[in-house]
Amino acid sequence: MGEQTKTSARIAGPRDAGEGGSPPVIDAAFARWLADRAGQELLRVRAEIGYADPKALKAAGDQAAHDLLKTELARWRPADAVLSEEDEHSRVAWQEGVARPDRLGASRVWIVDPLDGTREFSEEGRTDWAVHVALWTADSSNPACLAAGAVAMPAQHRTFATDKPPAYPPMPLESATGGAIRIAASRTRPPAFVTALAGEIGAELVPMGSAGVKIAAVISGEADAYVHAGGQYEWDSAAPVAVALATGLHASRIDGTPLAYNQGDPKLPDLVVCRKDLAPRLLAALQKHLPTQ
Ligand SMILES: Nc1ncnc2c1ncn2[C@@H]1O[C@H](COP(=O)(O)O)[C@@H](OP(=O)(O)O)[C@H]1O
Ligand SMILES: [Mg+2]
Repeated sequence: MGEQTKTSARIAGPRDAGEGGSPPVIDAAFARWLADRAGQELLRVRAEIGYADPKALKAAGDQAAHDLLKTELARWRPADAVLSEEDEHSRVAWQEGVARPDRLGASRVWIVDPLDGTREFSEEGRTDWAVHVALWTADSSNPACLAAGAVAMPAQHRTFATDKPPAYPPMPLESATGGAIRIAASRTRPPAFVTALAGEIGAELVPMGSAGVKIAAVISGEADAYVHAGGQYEWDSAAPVAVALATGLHASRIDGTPLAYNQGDPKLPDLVVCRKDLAPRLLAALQKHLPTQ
């Protein structure tokens, strides 16, 4: 039996791809592979550094995951541009009169958040943090031009990616029967209007960290919607929105307009992700909360 186990452990499987050899060629499978690699690195950093100094743990996690993504993207997708939360040069808002960053003239741009839910990553026992890897392409047929995306949630042992989009979530019983809609919201800084909105439509807030984990909760049916406003950047939502759209969910700005990525200014301050059947009701309720022009 022991010998059998040893033998089968030596048989190469799909997980071996990339361990020593090449990663997947297809972009969506590559995004999953890359997000998983960074996720494993983050678990290693957590185990090595511990939780005594949360600031040091956050910094070490951000850096380690960023370095891994940067190195592997340069190695396996050298012609593509990158927009990363942790890369000052690519993330800066472009203004007329200064040199355009490479990504604005590129046809393929990886939009990555090496560690989303940084605060939760630094808290022992919390699993609501993620690695985001998305691919924006100028010629994508997707409305947000997101050709591929992966959200790794290593502490939850799951990764959602566009290579195998999860099945469309079933309508939960409580929503189907008129019970409270569950809106995923930031656990540390929920926007004031989301609390007001929940009161107006009889929804309950489900607090959790990380934009990626909140959108993953909608994808899996653990929440009915994610509503956010007041500030965020393209890397906070690109990968999970790619998976949500591939799953068949609704994703837009809170005024209903499409989400646009790889813009001159990477600020993308608000969004709503929900089941399609809920979108008209939520967007109507959001009307009175839109920022004044
Ligand atoms: N008002 C705001 N301005 C800028 N970024 C915000 C924001 N509210 C949330 N975010 C970002 O969105 C992600 C999810 O936040 P939350 O868990 O509070 O919902 C976090 O990303 P990072 O962890 O990558 O910094 C956080 O920084
Ligand atoms: Mg983030």
